[in-house]
Amino acid sequence: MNDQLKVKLIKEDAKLPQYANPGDAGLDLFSVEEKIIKPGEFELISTGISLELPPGTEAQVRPRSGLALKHGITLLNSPGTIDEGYRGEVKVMLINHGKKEFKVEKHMRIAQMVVAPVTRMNVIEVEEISDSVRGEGGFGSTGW
Ligand SMILES: O=c1ccn([C@H]2C[C@H](O)[C@@H](COP(=O)(O)OP(=O)(O)OP(=O)(O)O)O2)c(=O)[nH]1
Ligand SMILES: [Mg+2]
Repeated sequence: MNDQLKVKLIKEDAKLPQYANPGDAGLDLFSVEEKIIKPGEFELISTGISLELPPGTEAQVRPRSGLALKHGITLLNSPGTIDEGYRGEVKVMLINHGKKEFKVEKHMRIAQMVVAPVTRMNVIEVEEISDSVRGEGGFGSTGW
């Protein structure tokens, strides 16, 4: 996997995704618009960018913990999936779990995007699957 993330600015005033610090996993995504999100509601926010991801990768759009902690703002579809072949505008579905109206400002950092390798599988239908130690236990089967 190469490390070149090709980004096209497709709207006026759009900004390139940015790592806030060296060593950060997530590239911050910027809103290209202003929008109000009422308590309990969600809005699709434009970033004004489209991507060409390196072959064999995806981008995961994740919430910013600061927005979640301070304002109850997170992602409706967390994590959002950006497919390698997607050439449309990257958009972010923000939901307001807080009690107050939230104003998304233009150029606000609304989410972060982590580029990750993808393992593509060949799906094979079989009659039997092998036993394992866990077996069918799940959903708290190992206790607290
Ligand atoms: O938060 C997101 C999630 C998705 N997308 C774009 C990129 C992704 O490649 C495409 C499709 O997303 P997904 O596969 O999650 O949605 P779907 O409902 O399965 O739509 P589709 O049938 O187009 O795959 O939408 C975004 O811009 N932001
Ligand atoms: Mg899909």
